Amino acid sequence: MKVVVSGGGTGGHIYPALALINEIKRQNAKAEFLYIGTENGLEKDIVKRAGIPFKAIEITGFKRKLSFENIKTVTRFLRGVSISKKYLKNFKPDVVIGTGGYVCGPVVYAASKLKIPTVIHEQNSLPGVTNKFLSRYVDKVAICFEDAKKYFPEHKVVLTGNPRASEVLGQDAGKGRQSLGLNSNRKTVLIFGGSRGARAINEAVLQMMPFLKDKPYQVVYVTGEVHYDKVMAEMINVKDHSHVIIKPFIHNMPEVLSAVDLIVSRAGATSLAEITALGIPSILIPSPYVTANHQEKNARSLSDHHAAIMLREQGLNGSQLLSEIDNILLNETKLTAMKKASKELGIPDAASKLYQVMKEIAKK
Ligand SMILES: CC(=O)N[C@H]1[C@@H](OP(=O)(O)OP(=O)(O)OC[C@H]2O[C@@H](n3ccc(=O)[nH]c3=O)[C@H](O)[C@@H]2O)O[C@H](CO)[C@@H](O)[C@@H]1O
Repeated sequence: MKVVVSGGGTGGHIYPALALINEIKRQNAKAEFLYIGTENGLEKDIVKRAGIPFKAIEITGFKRKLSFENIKTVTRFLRGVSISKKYLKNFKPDVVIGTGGYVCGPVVYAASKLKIPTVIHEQNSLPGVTNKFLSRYVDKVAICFEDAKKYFPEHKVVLTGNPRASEVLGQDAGKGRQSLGLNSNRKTVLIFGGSRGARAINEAVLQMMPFLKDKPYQVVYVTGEVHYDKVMAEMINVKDHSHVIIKPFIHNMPEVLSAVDLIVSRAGATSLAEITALGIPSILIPSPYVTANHQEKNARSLSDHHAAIMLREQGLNGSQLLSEIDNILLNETKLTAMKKASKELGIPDAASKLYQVMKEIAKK
């Protein structure tokens, strides 16, 4: 089977695509892949690291207001469609899948015009603009939350879950600990702000830094690539931060997730799929800067079931965050209950479900 995958911008769209590729490779050693992304999204680096053939197109998203930028966007879209058609005619895929982000627009649209079977994967309970647009043209729409169903043509929708949920299972926690130098006798909290980092979370962590030294647990703190230098510059003012492991980005997240007891993070849908598959308790701080506040909806799908605590970015501070971490990590009963609640929400076999959908449409 020959598969074209497109998805980009942020990790939440890229990692599900790569997890799906890994599942297809596991089931079908002869499968061939081409990933179409952009030069400026995170996908360029992440996909190349994964060793998947990569081609780029140029694309931007629509602005909400009528503007000259939108005219440029339409022109880029049409150019993107024509370049995608060229890539597709060359590679001759049996099926094309889009996993979200602007880049999928021209790629999946071009595929549908060339009568190649197409599917889109929507990670969120509230769909993005590109997937809503594409749902008119594709053969199938794979979703992760029942709530997303109502936004798409009903007969196309299949609930598969997020392939990244499958990928984080069965990983070697020991390797995860080793890669970060973690002590296996101590509980661990992992703090990160989605795939790009989050300033509000970084500020709160900086405030609590001096108090972490005396805690009976260990902390892994991921700043986000773009924030790393600034955070490290501010660390100069913190007397001793040697007890906290600070990284700009973690490239072996599945192994690391297997080794942690609590997550503090944004509420991106792919992260949530991972942590519920593993049954990890979490403190979620939804980004208020996303379309229709969809991360709050994502977070509620966990906090309503007592699998997570939701905090708002507005008013977030170090002492509040630290006391919430203590409340969970230092209370064994609470930790166990949250673990169980989190695990119940996971869809662990998502990757093979999604591959099944692709095989069915490719056959027709
Ligand atoms: C600002 C924005 O638009 N965010 C969206 C984006 O978030 P974002 O890209 O932050 O997505 P998620 O939090 O869902 O996923 C992040 C992914 O990156 C991985 N990771 C993260 C940090 C790190 O150091 N290493 C690493 O590998 C995580 O394990 C996960 O696989 O896509 C999500 C899924 O469509 C949406 O729900 C989010 O609202």
